[in-house]
Amino acid sequence: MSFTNVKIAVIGGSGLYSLDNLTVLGEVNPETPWGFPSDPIVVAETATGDRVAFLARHGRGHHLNPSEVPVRANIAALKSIGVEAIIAFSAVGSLREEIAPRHFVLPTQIVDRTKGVRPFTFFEGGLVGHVPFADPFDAELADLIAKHAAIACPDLPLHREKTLVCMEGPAFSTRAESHLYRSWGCDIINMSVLPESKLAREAEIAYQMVCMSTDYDCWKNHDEAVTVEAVLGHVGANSANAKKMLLAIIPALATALSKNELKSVIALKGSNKWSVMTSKERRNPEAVRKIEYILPGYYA
Ligand SMILES: CSC[C@H]1O[C@H](OP(=O)(O)O)[C@H](O)[C@@H]1O
Ligand SMILES: Nc1ncnc2[nH]cnc12
Repeated sequence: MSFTNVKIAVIGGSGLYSLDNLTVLGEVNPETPWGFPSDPIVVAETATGDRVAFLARHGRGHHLNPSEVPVRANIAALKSIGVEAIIAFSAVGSLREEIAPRHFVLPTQIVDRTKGVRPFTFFEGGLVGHVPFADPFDAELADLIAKHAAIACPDLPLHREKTLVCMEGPAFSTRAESHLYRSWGCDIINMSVLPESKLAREAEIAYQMVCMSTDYDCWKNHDEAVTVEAVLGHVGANSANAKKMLLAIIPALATALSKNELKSVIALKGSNKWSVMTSKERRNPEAVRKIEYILPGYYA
């Protein structure tokens, strides 16, 4: 089966492995120059006939740890079927009293505490490029998500303007690290916003992460620290809310995209044409061939 022009993608994280409240149209599993995605991409539609691509970040059955997720293949595969906007869900720890378990957060900033063990760019191997990343998330997409989440889930607390720190994992933080991140102004913590958000920017795809709080990490109580058991106690309720809000968000986003109402999405298109520093004669043909998959015609 093949799909094109599927403009919206949802990436599901811990506890969100399918959108079983939508009608499945089929699956695709494209082999990209960076390999296969974490899992076959499921294309589904809402009752309004709006299509969405769903990808389980850790694979169905959660067999990839956060450092093993083939993020370049994931983003490239989504781009290959026409995706223009990604709504990425993530289970996060809270570094703030007011962000309780089961609260949702739309972060605006990221602090990078990954350790360089994950491939993190499409621009390498003889094709050097630098893309702007001052604002890693898409503010217009965030506004649309917030508006329709509030309609679908009126009692769900949704925090905005927060900073997400991304750690390497897979072990959770030490108490010293948890306190350090709080002192840096970080509000929530996960292991997956990087390089996912950065690669989406390189591929010119609008990206917003929807964070779902599951725990207070290990800063809050002397004798308590996050465990998988604690996280699992909340992912069911969080996933139910995520699926519910998507029923409102997807049709609204599909309409906004078809009417070219999201200026940020339009601005992204073509934005990386001038991001490459490497002179034409020094560009590695193999690197150019690979990047043609996501940004065709830009650097050849
Ligand atoms: C199961 S707790 C740690 C794990 O959960 C989050 O995953 P995701 O972002 O895919 O929801 C976090 O980033 C860690 O990978
Ligand atoms: N405390 C935590 N640290 C990192 N990632 C998480 N995901 C959920 N809770 C987390």
